[in-house]
Amino acid sequence: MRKKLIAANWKMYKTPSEALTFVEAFLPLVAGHTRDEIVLFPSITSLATVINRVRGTNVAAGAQSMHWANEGAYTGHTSPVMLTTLGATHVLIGHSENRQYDNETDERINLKVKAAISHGLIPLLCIGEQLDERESGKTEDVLASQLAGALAGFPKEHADKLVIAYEPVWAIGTGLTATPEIAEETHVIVRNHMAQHLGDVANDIRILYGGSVKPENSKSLLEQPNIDGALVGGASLKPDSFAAIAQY
Ligand SMILES: O=C(CO)COP(=O)(O)O
Repeated sequence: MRKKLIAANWKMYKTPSEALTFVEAFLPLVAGHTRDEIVLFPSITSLATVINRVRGTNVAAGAQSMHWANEGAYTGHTSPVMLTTLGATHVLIGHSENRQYDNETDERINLKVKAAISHGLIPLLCIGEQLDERESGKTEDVLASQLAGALAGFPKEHADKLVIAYEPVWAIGTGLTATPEIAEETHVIVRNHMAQHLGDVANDIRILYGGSVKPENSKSLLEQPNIDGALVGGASLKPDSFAAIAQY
């Protein structure tokens, strides 16, 4: 049985004090909620504040990105060691906004996913097709290629720790959500490709859906057998809205 993971990607929103205000309001709303795993992904400047406040609760915190090296001359980057030292447990890797704006390539994503695993961080590997790719019937090819690139040389014995976030780019921040049927169908495709790379353990890997998830649609999405959680952007910025999503 895969425990669902409900994650908040705050992107480039919230100062440390705004993040703290969120957490203070959010924790009582989800107190005792252990059915699902709940993880917050604040910006790097708020990460320590959030980690210190959620320590010992049913909510975890992770980083929105990281470098693969332990340390080095990489101005502006954060290493896996820095994240684990802070107490981060999860990390987003390969978000479509990083692929689009930050020159994130499959090779770099591959290094980061493997670095996360070797440092005991749970990677949420983000994949997803563009609108023109879906409309021209290329969705499966795109996802297969992103998975193959990201998972080359991935250590199979750690496959159960991997999390995939399927985020169709056309549904991110647009208000357009994949219907539960389209999302479920695509998650099955993703799981089949995971099985080709990693074998039967693919059945234990959680595949989250992301793209305009809101309180109004979270239940219908999360009821699908192969949708194992949600990665939420805009609707995760308010405590009551994100709590409602987690309590679908
Ligand atoms: O990119 C996303 C989460 O990583 C989804 O963003 P929205 O929920 O704002 O569409």
